[in-house]
Amino acid sequence: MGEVGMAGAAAVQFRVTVVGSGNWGSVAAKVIASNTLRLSCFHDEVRMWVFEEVLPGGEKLSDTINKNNENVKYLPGIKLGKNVVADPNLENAVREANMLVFVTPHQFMEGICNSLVGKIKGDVEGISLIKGMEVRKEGPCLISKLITDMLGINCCVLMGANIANEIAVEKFSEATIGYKHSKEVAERWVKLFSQPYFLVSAVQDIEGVELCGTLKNVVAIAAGLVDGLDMGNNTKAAIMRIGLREMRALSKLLFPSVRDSTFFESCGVADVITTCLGGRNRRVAEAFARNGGRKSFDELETELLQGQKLQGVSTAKEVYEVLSHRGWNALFPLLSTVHRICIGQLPPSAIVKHSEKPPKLSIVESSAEFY
Ligand SMILES: NC(=O)c1ccc[n+]([C@@H]2O[C@H](COP(=O)([O-])OP(=O)(O)OC[C@H]3O[C@@H](n4cnc5c(N)ncnc54)[C@H](O)[C@@H]3O)[C@@H](O)[C@H]2O)c1
Ligand SMILES: O=P(O)(O)OC[C@H](O)CO
Repeated sequence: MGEVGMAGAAAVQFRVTVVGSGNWGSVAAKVIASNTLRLSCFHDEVRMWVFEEVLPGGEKLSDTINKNNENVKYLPGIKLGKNVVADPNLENAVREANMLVFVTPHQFMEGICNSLVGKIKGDVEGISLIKGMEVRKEGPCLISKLITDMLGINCCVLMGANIANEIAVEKFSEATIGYKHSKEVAERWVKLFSQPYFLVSAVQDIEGVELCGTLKNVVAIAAGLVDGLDMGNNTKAAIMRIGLREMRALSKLLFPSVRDSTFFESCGVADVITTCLGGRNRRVAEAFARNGGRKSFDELETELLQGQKLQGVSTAKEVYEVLSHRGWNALFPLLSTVHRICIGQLPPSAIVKHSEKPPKLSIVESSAEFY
């Protein structure tokens, strides 16, 4: 089917709405907006749904974005493109769209999807830039699956070594799109996001890509703890290596189709590195360890991030629930220990003591393949 064929009529252009307007959401809107102006298959305007808030001067965030073309709260100093239209009304923001880009903190997605049921067009394709997951009685539920299940739409993912503030000023980065079925749809997403400074490639391993983006936030907390304890580069590199190994092992246990090669894409090793060097999860975890655990992650998030949200602490809890439910805690000492430190059950220094011992692999069918 040709590019315009998917939308059902020869002259139809794809209309894009970005659901979310935080730090990464705003950068994603900027990246996309310069492509929709350049490429005729996309409608110029990019709608961006804004979770409305009133700024200290009394102005609404969406009004100031539309007036100044800048998200002064979540991405100050960067012009988004005049074709980005901030819209605080979710239903209105998605009404015309046939390409939906989901990019909010993961904990809000179930509520957002609930509000969107029955409100979107029939020919919509989705992509999730959200790093996180939900845990259900039946097990973990990746955010792309939550979107597909709740809205009945196909949903790809885009993950990678993507610290938003660096992409905002057009420093070179790479990203990985994960897709399930349609290569053609994945290629359309590649086209929408690609820039000379943003190299995007697609792999047919949606679960692998999304689990990389989700689990690396827990590893970043571990790396931040090591920084806060002044343990040095070798220890931090060890934590990153052990973390990546656990990420791969858990992903493959949960989804046997996950490919090893995915961990060598931007979404894998590169994202572990960048997040453990320069991410928000790392930064807040460092402060937590320096405070000897006296201030909670919630307090430090509020103090240090000006409204931006951490994903690693809640993901650590969600991962811990999955591991406990399946009796796998001993197999994943680093992932398990991060949660126990976050809730104050163990001191920050436990990150090394508890992560260093290789687990017994007797319950795993093929231990060589597992690690
Ligand atoms: N910032 C980055 O560098 C980066 C890079 C790659 C991926 N991500 C991922 O993108 C996702 C979104 O992160 P972000 O950086 O754009 O957001 P953010 O942490 O900068 O901002 C928080 C956002 O949540 C919104 N919000 C607050 N309360 C809400 C509520 N009750 N309902 C709905 N929205 C609410 C705020 O308005 C704001 O837009 C996360 O999963 C994150 O892991 C972030
Ligand atoms: O700042 P963090 O820790 O949320 O990480 C940001 C991105 O996910 C890095 O790719």
